Amino acid sequence: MNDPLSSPLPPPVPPPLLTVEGLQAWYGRAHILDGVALSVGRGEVVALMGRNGAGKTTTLKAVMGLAQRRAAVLRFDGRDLAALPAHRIARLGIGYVPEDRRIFADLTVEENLEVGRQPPRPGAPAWTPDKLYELFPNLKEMRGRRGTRMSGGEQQMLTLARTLMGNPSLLLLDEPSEGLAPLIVRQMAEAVRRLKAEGLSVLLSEQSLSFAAAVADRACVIETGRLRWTGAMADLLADRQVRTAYLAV
Ligand SMILES: Nc1ncnc2c1ncn2[C@@H]1O[C@H](COP(=O)(O)OP(=O)(O)OP(=O)(O)O)[C@@H](O)[C@H]1O
Repeated sequence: MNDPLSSPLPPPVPPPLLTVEGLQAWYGRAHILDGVALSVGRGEVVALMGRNGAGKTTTLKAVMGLAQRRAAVLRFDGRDLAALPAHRIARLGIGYVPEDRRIFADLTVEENLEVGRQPPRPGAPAWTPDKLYELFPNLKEMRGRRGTRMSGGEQQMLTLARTLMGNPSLLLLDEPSEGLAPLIVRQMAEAVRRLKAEGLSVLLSEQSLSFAAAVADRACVIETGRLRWTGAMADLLADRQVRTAYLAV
């Protein structure tokens, strides 16, 4: 006879690492985001997509505490981010890689990495320069080179590598493929896939559907600061209507 009490319970669904609901953001009096909602699960890569000016960068900045914002829910790893300044949010384990490459141009690759070094964090992959050089072989070849003598793509990789030296558990990556040569774009996509394989969670803003398709599990599509669509990356690729309406393809 079947005993209902002995039948196995389904495994509990872990809460997402990052949950954002009802996000509003402003620059001065300009109201930019109106009700953006998204989540990033542990080990998941989520692409925040939309055309120029849709509000992708502002969403990442708002999560990071770098834009004036208010949200119904803004939780990371069980912590409420609403009242925290950016440096406290970074310490909790969110790494932010802005669009404009922010390396220290007068320092070498190696020195730039040391600047980003933080103690290992439980539940997040621990990075060393050697491990990062495996991820970005180009950087290894130029470890003694100063930032002034690096291409835009190399600087982008160094910015990402330096952020990883802080051992984040969630990475906010702003338009990682923008302005990069096709070969570097492929290397960047491979790096994001490796980060996922290491267990890192990633929220990236992206205009390129092919880059997002190569790396992301799910996508959120925004337009004029509002969430228009969310779902599996494969479903976005199959949905021509959404792509035509909100993306530049
Ligand atoms: N510092 C600022 N002050 C005022 N308005 C701003 C500021 N930065 C961005 N905006 C405006 O906010 C809106 C959203 O910009 P945001 O940079 O978030 O878009 P995006 O989707 O990241 O676009 P892009 O792909 O061009 O970077 C745009 O209308 C932009 O003009």
